[in-house]
Amino acid sequence: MSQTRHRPQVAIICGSGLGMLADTLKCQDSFAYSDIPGFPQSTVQGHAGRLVFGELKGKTCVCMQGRFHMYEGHSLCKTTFPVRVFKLLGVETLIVTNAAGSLADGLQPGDIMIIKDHVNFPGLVGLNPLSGPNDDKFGPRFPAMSGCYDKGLRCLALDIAKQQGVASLMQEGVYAMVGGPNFETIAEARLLHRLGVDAVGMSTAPEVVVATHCGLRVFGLSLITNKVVKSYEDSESVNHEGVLEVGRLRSNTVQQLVTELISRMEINNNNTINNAV
Ligand SMILES: O=P(O)(O)O[C@H]1O[C@H](CO)[C@@H](O)[C@H]1O
Ligand code: HPA
Repeated sequence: MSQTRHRPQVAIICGSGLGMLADTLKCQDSFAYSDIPGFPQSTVQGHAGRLVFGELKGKTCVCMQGRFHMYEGHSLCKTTFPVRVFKLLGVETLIVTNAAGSLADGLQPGDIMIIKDHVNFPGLVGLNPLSGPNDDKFGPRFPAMSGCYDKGLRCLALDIAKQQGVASLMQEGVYAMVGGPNFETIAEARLLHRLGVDAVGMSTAPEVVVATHCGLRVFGLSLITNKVVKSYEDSESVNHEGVLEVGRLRSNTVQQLVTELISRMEINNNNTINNAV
C-alpha cells in the first residue's frame, strides 16, 4: 500500500494476449510480480507479469498484466492470491478476461462472449481454491455461486456494445475451465459441446470463485480466439500463437468496451473488510 497512492475500486485480470488493457490506465504505478511478496511468476507467453495501478474514467483501477494458471504448477491458492489482495486493497468489482475456444456454432474467432455462467471442471472434482480451512474474514464456508456474474454489468456491457456498433460480435454464454495445458481432443470437445458449454479455456473460474466468496462483484468476458475442433474430418489445429494473434487484432474493441464499462459502472464502496480496517 505504501508503494502507490492509488486505492483501487476496480480490478482487471488480463487474459492471454489482452495485456494491453493495462495501457489504458493513466498516472500509472507498476510493479513486476517478482517484486511483490507472495506473488508467483508469470511463465506463459502473452502474460507480462506486472501489476499496474492507475486511473480510468474517474475510477481507480488495478490491472494484472498476466494471470496465473493451474497448469503452470501453481496451487489454486497461489493462482487466486491476487484476488484476495484486491479485496484487501478495497476493490469492489473484478473484471476477468480470457482467451477461449468456441464450441458454439454462433461464436466465431474475434467474437466476444460475455460470461453468463461457468462450469469449473477442476472444482467439480475437488480442485478448488477454497479447499482447506475457511477464512471467515473473507466469506462463508459454503458460498453460493448462482449469480456470480453480475447481471447488471452484463446488461450494461450489451448496451455499450450496441452503442459502439459491435453488438453483432457479442453474445452471452457459458465458459468452462479445463485444467490444460493441452488443448482438447475431439472427443473432449464433443463432450463439452453436449454439456452446453459455449467456450472453453484454462483459467478464470478459480478467480471468480474466490472473488464471489469474498463478496466482489464480477464481470467476465472471453475473447473467442479459435473454434475448438469437433470433427475428425477437420485438419485445423489450435496453437497459442494463433490465440495471441486474435488478441492483438481485437485489442481496440476489447479496450473500448472495458473502458466504457468502467466509466459507466456504479461503485457502492461496500467492501466490508476494507471498510473495517
Ligand atoms: O485463460 P487465458 O489466461 O486467457 O489463456 C488461455 O490461452 C492459453 C492457451 O492459448 C491458456 O492459458 C488459456 O487459458
Ligand atoms: N481450449 C482451451 N483453452 C483455450 C482455447 C481452447 O481452444 N483457446 C484459448 N484458450
